[in-house]
Amino acid sequence: TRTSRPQRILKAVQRKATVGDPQSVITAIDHFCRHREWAMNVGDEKGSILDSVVSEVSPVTVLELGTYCGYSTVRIARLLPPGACVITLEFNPDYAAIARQVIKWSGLEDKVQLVEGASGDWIPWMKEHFGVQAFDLVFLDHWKERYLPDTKLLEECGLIQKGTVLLADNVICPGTPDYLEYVRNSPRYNSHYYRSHLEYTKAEDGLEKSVFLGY
Ligand SMILES: O=C(NC/C=C/[C@H]1O[C@@H](n2ccc(=O)cc2)[C@H](O)[C@@H]1O)c1cc([N+](=O)[O-])cc(O)c1O
Ligand SMILES: [Mg+2]
Repeated sequence: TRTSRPQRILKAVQRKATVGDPQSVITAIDHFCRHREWAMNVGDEKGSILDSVVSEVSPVTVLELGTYCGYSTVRIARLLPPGACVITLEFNPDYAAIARQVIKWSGLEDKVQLVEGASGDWIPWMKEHFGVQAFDLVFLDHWKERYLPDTKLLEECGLIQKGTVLLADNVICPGTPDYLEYVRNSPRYNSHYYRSHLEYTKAEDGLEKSVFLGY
C-alpha cells in the first residue's frame, strides 16, 4: 500500500538532511512541506517565534504535547543547553516511530524523551515517572480540544508553577477558543498573542504565550 505522509517526510529528511545537523533536518521538512506536500508541522514562520520563546525562557525541562513527526521537537531540542531536555507526548505509534527516526537523524536523541500515549493518562505520572518538579515551558500542539483540559490537569498536578510558560500553536487556525478564553481571562496568566500564518500558507494563525503568575 501507499506510504504514509509521515513516512514521506522521513524519506525527505534521509534524502536531503545531514546526520547530526538539526538545521538541515528542519530545512528538509520545511522544503518538502512547502513544495511537495503540506503537513501540520509548526513550520518555519511560527517556528522562528517558537525559537525566540525557547531562547528567552532557556528552559531546563520542556513538555511538548503532540510530537507528530518530531519537527518542533528538533526545533526545541537544538536550542537546549547540556542537561536540559524535552519530554514529548505522542498518541499515534506510527507517528512516534517516524519521529524517533527524525530525532535520531538530527543527533538530538540525548535531549529528547519521546513518550507514547495520551496526554490525559501520562500527565498525572510525570512527577513520579520522570522526576519532573515543574515544567519551565509547555508547547501545546496536539488535539485542539485537549489544550484546556490538559492545562487544567497540569495545574492540578503541580506541573505548572510561577514562571512556567505555555506556548500554544493554532490558536486561530484550526483554533482553540475555550483555551484562549481561559488563559486570556484568568488572573493567574499573563497572555500575549504572536500573530503569524498557518504553516506553509497565507492564512492567519498564531501562537499564544501565557506566563503563569502563581496562585
Ligand atoms: O490538528 C492539528 N494538530 C493535531 C495534532 C495532533 C498530534 O498530537 C498527537 N497527540 C499526542 C498526545 C495526545 O494525547 C493526543 C494527540 C497526535 O497523535 C498527533 O500527532 C493541526 C491542524 C492544522 N490544520 O491546519 O488543520 C494545523 C496545525 O498546526 C495543527 O497542529
Ligand atoms: Mg500545530
